[in-house]
Amino acid sequence: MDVDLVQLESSLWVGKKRYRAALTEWHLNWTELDKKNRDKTVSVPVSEIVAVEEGHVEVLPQRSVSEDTDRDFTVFYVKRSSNGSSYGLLWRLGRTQFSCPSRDLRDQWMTQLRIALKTHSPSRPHRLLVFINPFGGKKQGREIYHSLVAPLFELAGVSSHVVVTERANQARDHILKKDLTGFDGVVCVGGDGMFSELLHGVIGRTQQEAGLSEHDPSLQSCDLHIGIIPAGSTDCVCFATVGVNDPVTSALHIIIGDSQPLDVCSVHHRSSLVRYSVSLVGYGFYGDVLAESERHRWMGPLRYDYSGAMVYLSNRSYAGLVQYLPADPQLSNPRDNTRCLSGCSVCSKSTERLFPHSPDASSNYISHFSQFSSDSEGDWVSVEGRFKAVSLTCMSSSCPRSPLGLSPSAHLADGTGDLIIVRDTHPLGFLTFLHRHTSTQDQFDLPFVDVHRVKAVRFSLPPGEKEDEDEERETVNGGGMAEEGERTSRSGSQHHLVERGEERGMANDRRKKDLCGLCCSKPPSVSVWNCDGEILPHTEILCRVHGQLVRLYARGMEDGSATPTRK
Ligand SMILES: CCCCCCCCCCCCC/C=C/[C@@H](O)[C@H](COP(=O)(O)O)NC(=O)CCCCC
Ligand SMILES: Nc1ncnc2c1ncn2[C@@H]1O[C@H](COP(=O)(O)OP(=O)(O)O)[C@@H](O)[C@H]1O
Ligand SMILES: [Ca+2]
Repeated sequence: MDVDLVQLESSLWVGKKRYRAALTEWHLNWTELDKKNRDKTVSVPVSEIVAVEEGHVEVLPQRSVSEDTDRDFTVFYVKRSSNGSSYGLLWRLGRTQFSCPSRDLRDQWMTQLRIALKTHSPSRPHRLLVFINPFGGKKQGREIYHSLVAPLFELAGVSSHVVVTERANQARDHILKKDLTGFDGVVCVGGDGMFSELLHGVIGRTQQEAGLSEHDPSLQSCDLHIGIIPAGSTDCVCFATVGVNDPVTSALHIIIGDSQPLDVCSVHHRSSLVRYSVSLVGYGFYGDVLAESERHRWMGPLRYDYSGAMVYLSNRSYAGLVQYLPADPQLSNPRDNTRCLSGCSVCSKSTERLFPHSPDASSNYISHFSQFSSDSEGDWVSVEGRFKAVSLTCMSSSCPRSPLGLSPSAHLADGTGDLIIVRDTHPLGFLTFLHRHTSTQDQFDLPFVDVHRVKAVRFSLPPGEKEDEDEERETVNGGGMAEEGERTSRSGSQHHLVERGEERGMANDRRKKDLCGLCCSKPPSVSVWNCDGEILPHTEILCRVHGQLVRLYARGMEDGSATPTRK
């Protein structure tokens, strides 16, 4: 066990009260020197100190030095508070002003605290590239960044280069093509779509630099960290990796250099990469909701609730063949009623399993899909039938709409995904399934629902519905995502998708025939795939899970007392 050695200890004043303050290697503690309150010690981990300033300093709403005596210093740190509206813990900027008996002692405290910060927080970012989507969510990205985040970055000495995007995929292209020397990480201010741009940029860039093809099963894991300041409609990636969708909490995770590895699913069509996903690759209900919601983007985040209701009422199901490669059932399973929390042991063990003999967990390594068991045809399991929804998620995908998520026991970084198969059922049954996402009731405890922990998934259409063989390939960075000048790559409802397909000469007669099933009389026989909020241009796909391919400035959900489990 590490011994927490005392570096400096003295008697200090906070306001009118006297405290015994001690800086150990890992903590700053202060205890009131009043017999009645002996047990009232405040303890802040050094890794959670945001800044140390001389004098009495305030930063919010504006930076001011109210009283600059030469015997005072101010410590800013992470302070947790519970959140009334969701389960996670909110982080806020704590501030304590200390007064020393002499200037010499103040200087000693300043020096020791700064040394401690340097020594014990080596992974803090110094320079960040920030992309703001001014149109995401409630269109408040710019204001959120400038009023809540920028002052904290300034206080912590994090410099940033800010790009306010003018088109979809500008952030992705910037990361793929521009000089990134000197940046420790990239940050998006927006929703899951903006995160997805950064994800594609960072993974693509890393493969380019490693001389690898993104179409291959093996990918190089990425060093450049991604930060998310939530300002979108679903904010699922932020919520599932931090526990709340709160800009200040996320800014503080970025500042202290938290690092959370994340599994990524690559989606392929006929051996070409189409897109990456972390939260949802969903066919049927979730695909239809996304396609419908794009026509109601003006509603903002409410578009999903409205479209969800409309699609539910249309009561559709789709035929297909789902095949999956099961993960090792000894390690974990999606119904073990556990939760992936900060420091999760299943994920830690899988770091060893996925990257054995790696002396440094943060250095690049090749993430081989299916490295530790055979990927032979015999291992694939097939399920044929009609489905209300087929969903694959690499993590719990908890979000404000569903605080426990699509798969509450899924892990952020275990190298597996959860495949949820909802077979065709009566409308009330499906409503029960959907409704359970909003409570602690088990959505998998229904006779028409199956969930499997998997390493890969394949989906094919029934023989009569096959995709055209001569269909033009749309692959990542080459048409699958929106082109330069497009307002947003999600501009297509199923109608729009047909138009975009025609523009590109895509011979997809099947989809042209189906059009939109909500307003046209013939219900569609084929749905679309929702890939983290992007409609995929293909129906027959193969998905592979890549363990810990990227790293986020986050630490997973903290074990707050309010963390719920399932009934
Ligand atoms: C009767 C109540 C029904 C409630 C169903 C709740 C199920 C919610 C599960 C949500 C999973 C979300 C997975 C994440 C998806 C996002 O990537 C995607 C794009 O987000 P954004 O960029 O912020 O726009 N969001 C969606 O596809 C929305 C799905 C909403 C389905 C109701
Ligand atoms: N300046 C822009 N104009 C139009 N679309 C943009 C712009 N910047 C980013 N986008 C695209 O907007 C989409 C939605 O953004 P996102 O921030 O995820 O908001 P929301 O959560 O509301 O969907 C993303 O897919 C992104 O590619
Ligand atoms: Ca996982």
